[in-house]
Amino acid sequence: MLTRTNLFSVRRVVVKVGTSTITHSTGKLNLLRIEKLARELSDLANQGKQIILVTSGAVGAGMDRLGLKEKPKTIPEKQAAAAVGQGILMHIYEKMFGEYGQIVAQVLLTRADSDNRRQYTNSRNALTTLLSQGVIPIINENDAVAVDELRIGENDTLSAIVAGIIDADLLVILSDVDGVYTANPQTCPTAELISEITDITPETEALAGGPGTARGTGGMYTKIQAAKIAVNSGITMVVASGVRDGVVRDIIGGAAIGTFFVSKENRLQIRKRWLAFGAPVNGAVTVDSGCEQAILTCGSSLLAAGVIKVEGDFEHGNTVRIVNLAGREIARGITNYNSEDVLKIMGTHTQEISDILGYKPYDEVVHRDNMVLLV
Ligand SMILES: Nc1ncnc2c1ncn2[C@@H]1O[C@H](COP(=O)(O)OP(=O)(O)O)[C@@H](O)[C@H]1O
Ligand SMILES: N[C@@H](CCC(=O)OP(=O)(O)O)C(=O)O
Repeated sequence: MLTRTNLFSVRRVVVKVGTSTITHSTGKLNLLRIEKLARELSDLANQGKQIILVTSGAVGAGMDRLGLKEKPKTIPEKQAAAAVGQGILMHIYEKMFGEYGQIVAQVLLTRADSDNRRQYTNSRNALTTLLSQGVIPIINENDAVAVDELRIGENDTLSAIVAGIIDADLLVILSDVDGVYTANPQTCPTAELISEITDITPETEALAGGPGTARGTGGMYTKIQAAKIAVNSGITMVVASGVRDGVVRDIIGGAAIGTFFVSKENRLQIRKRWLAFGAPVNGAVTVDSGCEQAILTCGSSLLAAGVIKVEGDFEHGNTVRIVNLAGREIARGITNYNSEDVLKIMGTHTQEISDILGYKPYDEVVHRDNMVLLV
């Protein structure tokens, strides 16, 4: 299992950098910081590490070039700014990485690239081929075309999905803050840095606030959501300051900087990882405590008898959250019944299903093989 002191052994590392790190407060690109990042990542690649950079900043760079003083409000304006800015961003990266002899490639993803299992596999193949050729893929969301259901909306989650797609060992999220604090340090000066998080509880999620500047998008909240995806996929994650020179090198070297999220030991197989974090979620079922125990400790499937509440409108084959009485999501899985049917059969025994529905294609609402535990 990875700890701070054996991070030197990591091979595949995803680094995410936020707009607040690569731009000045004027909104213009922070060229010195981008240059240092390119130098550091190129050097890690020279050491034999496989590096993937997930970068924000397209909207910011586009706003600057178009002379926009305020963040675009409408989606088409955001798309236009991103389309202008993505080229600028890539041009700078290409130039800076090129200085150090490093080849880079632009990869723009949308939600569909992880929602759809075939596209998930295609993205994986493309990225792993680039890595095997010594190229650093530079990834952003395809903001110019991604609207509504096609959008992930922010790059913290995107970076965790990418880390899952390519089976990374480590995800480093660089921001304008030293890590996760006990409260937003911008509004709470007594807040303290949390060095390590072993379990992401609802309390941990409650610590995290929104973005620190008008340039940032998700704030700490989306970084914690990303950590949930990463650690449950068996990937270690660190949130640290992108302002610090050599930050990624130092983290890999074992320095106690930033907030270290301990990963769950069991690495999810690729199919289960897609199921848990790639597939869209269409609803939720709440289970009683007996059912929760059976799922978490006995390796049981989800049976109708344990379901006490159904939320959302889902079809057979959709992915649903399995939630405990405290409202915590304990698992995710593919449902064998649609929401209407689950409403009718919840709380009943398996033998009663055919009497109630007139048919019983499956004994389980969610079979264990199609379920991923999240706690
Ligand atoms: N508990 C917390 N710990 C640290 N930062 C927090 C917390 N809650 C909210 N934040 C805010 O999150 C900001 C970082 O997120 P964001 O502005 O989206 O930056 P980025 O562009 O790097 O994604 C910090 O500057 C801080 O103001
Ligand atoms: N895809 C967007 C970035 C969205 C985003 O998550 O921004 P940030 O909070 O700065 O990491 C862009 O390139 O502007």
